[in-house]
Amino acid sequence: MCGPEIITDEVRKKIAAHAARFREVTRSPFGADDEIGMLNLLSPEAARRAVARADAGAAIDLSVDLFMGMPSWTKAGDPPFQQWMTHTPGGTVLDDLTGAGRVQNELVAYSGDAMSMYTHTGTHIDTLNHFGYRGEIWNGFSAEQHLSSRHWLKCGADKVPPIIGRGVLFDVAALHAVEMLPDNYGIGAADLQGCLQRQGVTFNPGDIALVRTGRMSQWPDPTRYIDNSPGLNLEGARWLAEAGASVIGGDNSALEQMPADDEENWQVVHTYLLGEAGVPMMELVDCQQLSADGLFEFAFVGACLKIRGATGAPMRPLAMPFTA
Ligand SMILES: N[C@@H](CC(=O)c1ccccc1NC=O)C(=O)O
Repeated sequence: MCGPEIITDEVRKKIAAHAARFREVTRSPFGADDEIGMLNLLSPEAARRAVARADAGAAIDLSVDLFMGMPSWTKAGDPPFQQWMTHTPGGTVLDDLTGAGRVQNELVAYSGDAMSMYTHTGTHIDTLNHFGYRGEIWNGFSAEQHLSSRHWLKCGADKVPPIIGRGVLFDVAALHAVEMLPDNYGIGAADLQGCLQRQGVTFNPGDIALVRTGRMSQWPDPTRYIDNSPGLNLEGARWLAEAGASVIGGDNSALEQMPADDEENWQVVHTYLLGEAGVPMMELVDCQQLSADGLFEFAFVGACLKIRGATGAPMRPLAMPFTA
């Protein structure tokens, strides 16, 4: 059978989407202290099962490079990716910042650099404190009690565990036989169901979902990649969350359809997935190779930088094909 697995009552109780109330943050089924939501659906058993049949020699890198001028959220006022040298071999000879002296500086050819960026730049995870409703985030944590002057004290990137399990690609662009879905296309339940049928795979609770729009074909043109992107609509997000996705990634800049099909909420999928369903999101996940190889299920291994309290953090996700 190809489709979402039939969900037992026991599993259903752990999937927050089934208890979600429209535009209210949800209390976690994993308790009042929970900060990672549906990442709790990942399990050592599922991780072992996935990696045991993975071909690590054929791992596919799903991340993009970070570089000056790359697409980023500058239109929302966030800093673009910046990188600069802090030590160069010749400069060191002149400034001698370490005090090692000319002779050693000429010998050791010291290079070092620094960078700055919005935490949602390049391939990254959106944590559960990125969006919520009315000053509250996942599990009812409030800005009043849990937001310091630098970062949230709850649900930050430092709390996100390594994400290892079975990944499933929903190749929506391939379903429609196009290189890329049209601008602003909203991916709904029928598209996702159609992908599983065409691809001959199931989707199980705890699995990692990757949604391919084909937008990566426009990378790295900042305008063509970001503006009016196709992506998940609320129906599609709900379908994946209710099927028990532990995390949902996309090959576009915001996972969701842009602009959103909702006059009252410009981030309707973000607020739903993070605040109501407790499902973290991954963005700028490059699914081009997976699609070209027809790799619809695979072992997924990804971990984010443990930036304390951060609303997002860079990731380097990998997909490893299953051996026969
Ligand atoms: N999700 C993005 C922001 C975002 O999507 C956005 C930012 C500015 C203008 C439009 C945006 N998205 C939808 O139209 C973020 O992580 O900050």
